[in-house]
Amino acid sequence: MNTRDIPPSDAHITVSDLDMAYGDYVIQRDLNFSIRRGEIFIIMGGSGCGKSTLLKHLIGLMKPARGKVFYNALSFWDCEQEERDRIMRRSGILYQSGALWSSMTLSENVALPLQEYTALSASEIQDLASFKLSLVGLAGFEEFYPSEISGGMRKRAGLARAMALDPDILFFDEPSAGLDPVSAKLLDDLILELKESLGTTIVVVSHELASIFAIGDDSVYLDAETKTMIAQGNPRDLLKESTDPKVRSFLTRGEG
Ligand SMILES: Nc1ncnc2c1ncn2[C@@H]1O[C@H](COP(=O)(O)OP(=O)(O)OP(=O)(O)O)[C@@H](O)[C@H]1O
Repeated sequence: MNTRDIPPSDAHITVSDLDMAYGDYVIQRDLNFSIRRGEIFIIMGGSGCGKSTLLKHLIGLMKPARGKVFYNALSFWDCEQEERDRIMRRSGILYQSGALWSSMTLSENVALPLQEYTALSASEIQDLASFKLSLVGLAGFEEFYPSEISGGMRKRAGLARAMALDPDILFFDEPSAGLDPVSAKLLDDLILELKESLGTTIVVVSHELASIFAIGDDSVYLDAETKTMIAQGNPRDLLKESTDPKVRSFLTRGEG
């Protein structure tokens, strides 16, 4: 494994010699990869391999047992707390459930981070919340409560909230979980649109193959057994070229 002291210049996030552990229990070792600016990067692998744990490391919620996570050229855990907060404010996160406040309208949900982190006026915030909702196809739903809309719409509203502060990086934890195939496809289309129109770097944890092939520019495959990454690259290329039986089995649902 190579040790990267200086991240490559087109890298937005670089993971260098990363070991992840809960106490003494090591989940993954020797992770080395870069996520390029403006690409959709997929974290994939079987159940329990450590995908969510890796996400927690990328969003600054967990400290590496060993190794570093760089944002641009900044090593996250070597920064002062203030700088870490600044880096994390440039990230938006969409959790599986959409994680909306049920007692607030969609507009109020999207407005919340704007109220917390900006000095904008109430009417500016309201306009911006409406604009963000329109970006995810929810114009006209500002006054609806989460319980009044479908699961797919809730995810999109969660996305509008994650985008409230114009993040450089968007993280998605299993975006298609619990969605029917048509809603899942609509969400994939939306993710692709955001990449094209806003140039946002997008990191997705997923084991939905249709989605992985539809949106992934690059990926890493974590293996639970050997506790390290055993493949990296464009998922469609991996499907064509990987000779690793575990990677092939995952990408072909056990048929390749
Ligand atoms: N808070 C925790 N404390 C201790 N062990 C944990 C904790 N969270 C997860 N683990 C363990 O870490 C390993 C990886 O879990 P993780 O949730 O990251 O995997 P995953 O690939 O996201 O799984 P899935 O696809 O099933 O959601 C599992 O063995 C899990 O039991």
